[in-house]
Amino acid sequence: MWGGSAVSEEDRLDADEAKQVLRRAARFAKPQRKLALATLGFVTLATSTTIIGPLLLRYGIDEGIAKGDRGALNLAIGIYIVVVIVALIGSRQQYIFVNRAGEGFLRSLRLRLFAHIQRQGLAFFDRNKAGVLVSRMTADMESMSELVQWGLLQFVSAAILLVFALIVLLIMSWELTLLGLLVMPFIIVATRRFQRDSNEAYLEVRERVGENLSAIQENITGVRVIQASVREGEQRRRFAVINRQLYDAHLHSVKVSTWYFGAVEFFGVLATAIVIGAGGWLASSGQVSTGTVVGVVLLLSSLFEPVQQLSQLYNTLQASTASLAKMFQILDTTPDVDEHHGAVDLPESGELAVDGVGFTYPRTSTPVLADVDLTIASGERIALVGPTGAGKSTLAKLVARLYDPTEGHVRFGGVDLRDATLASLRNRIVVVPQEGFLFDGTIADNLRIARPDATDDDLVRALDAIGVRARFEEFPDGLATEVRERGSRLSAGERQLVSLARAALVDPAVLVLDEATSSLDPGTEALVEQAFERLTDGRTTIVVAHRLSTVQRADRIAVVERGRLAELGTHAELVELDGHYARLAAAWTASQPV
Ligand SMILES: Nc1ncnc2c1ncn2[C@@H]1O[C@H](COP(=O)(O)OP(=O)(O)OP(=O)(O)O)[C@@H](O)[C@H]1O
Repeated sequence: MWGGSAVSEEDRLDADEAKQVLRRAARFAKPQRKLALATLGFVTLATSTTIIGPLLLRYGIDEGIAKGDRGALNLAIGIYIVVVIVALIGSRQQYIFVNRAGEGFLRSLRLRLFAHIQRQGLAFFDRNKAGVLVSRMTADMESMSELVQWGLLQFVSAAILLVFALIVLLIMSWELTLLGLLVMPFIIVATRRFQRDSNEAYLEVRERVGENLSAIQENITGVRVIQASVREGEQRRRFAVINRQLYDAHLHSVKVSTWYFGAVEFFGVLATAIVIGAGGWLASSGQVSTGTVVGVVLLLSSLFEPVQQLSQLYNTLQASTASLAKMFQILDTTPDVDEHHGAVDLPESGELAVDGVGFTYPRTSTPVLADVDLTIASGERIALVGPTGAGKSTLAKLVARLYDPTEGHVRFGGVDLRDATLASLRNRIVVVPQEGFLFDGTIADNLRIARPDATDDDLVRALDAIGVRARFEEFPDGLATEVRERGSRLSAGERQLVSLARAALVDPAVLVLDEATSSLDPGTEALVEQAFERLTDGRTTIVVAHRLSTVQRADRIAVVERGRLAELGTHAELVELDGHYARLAAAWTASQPV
């Protein structure tokens, strides 16, 4: 049955592009060369029965049966048995070897892609959505997996069969061969049509499957809204429609294949009938032997089968080269935030200077920051405040070099962050995000994300440093407690404490914090505040502040308004100024619980 690979018009590569991609893939697969050669050897062995069988049959009939020579018959049978055994071994080994080679290739490709994606800066993730990247690593890999698991093998064995069967046929009887090949043009025309129709049919199936998947996902995640607004009936009706479309698409694809396979079978039988008819006539007049007619009939089917297989492979190959091209495209992206040759380590401490900084997000045209100048002394605490969307978080990201500014410079201790080694950069400047991401594993594993070589003592020291050790030791397994999926075992406050403890473990000179907006219970809130206080004590701190208490504790406050630094000074100075900050502080004070 048809394997079911397809490629859309926009993804399809032209011949030159496909050649380039395949050449690059061959270079990439160099380590698998020996395994590939061994596979070729086994494929040849495996196909040998198909070619040698009819020859032995001819010998057995003509020399053994027709002449009553038992010795010749036994010889033919004996050799046939040996050939079958050898082919059997070849057939088993070819699968093992092709999978070792192919899956080995995919494994190294996956590793390279994974490592490459991890090295990318945030701008890369703005350009490439997570879903697309995941599908590169899964669906595109899968389409190649199909090729390396059976596609290549079939391709090689079909090619070998086609060439050798044709040679042997012509040697046995060129007249009968040409007669048998009369149906070939029809098979080729049918095959080309099948290639086109099956590609379209499979694309349709894939699209409908995607539609069904997203409908199911949407209905499960949005089930509360659906139930609350009593939309179950309507949703069911909508689902019935797309489900019916999926059914139709599947049926259409089945019709396309049955039509084609039926046609090929018909032409095969027609060719056999022609050869038997003409062969019988030639044999009766003594121009060919009976054995030759039988041999030709048998070998002819080995000629049609490869054409059929190659037609299916054509789509698989096109889908795979399209997938490969997309993966190479990712491998060719140079990380935006990279370490250049001759990068230097950042000093242990120093002033943090934002100098004439402007920034525009990738794939957008409006700058979100312009002409920002801000110098932060070593150990100073700065609070960034301003309306939502003003650019505070963006500024914080630039200070930590999660992005490079499109204008101006950010320097630490006089060194432009672009000239710093990435290791020293990530040690000196640490970002504590609003919602720290927790990975599946224990609390200790999650702390070690910040410093994989940290000992148990280091972990305890870091927790002590911010005064939260007792909180984590209360857990049933202490630091060995599993956080479960995305930290669902921990409360929002505890997750924040993990983020702060990670930062404490690195012990950086500069902290960049995006203060969480979610409110916590008073006990945890106090603990988080205390941890925050201890962590930021003596360190240069830039905090995107959402609470008046945090702002009041800052040495200076920077007000960001529409991408510009509108005001800068102490709380008292800015209240005195009676500008944006004064209004903001008044609003905050008014909303505080009494
Ligand atoms: N990854 C991104 N790609 C494109 N635009 C972005 C991206 N992140 C933020 N922006 C845009 O940049 C502007 C500034 O966003 P930023 O998050 O810096 O604001 P903010 O002041 O921190 O706001 P908030 O207080 O709501 O977090 C906004 O208009 C936002 O839509």
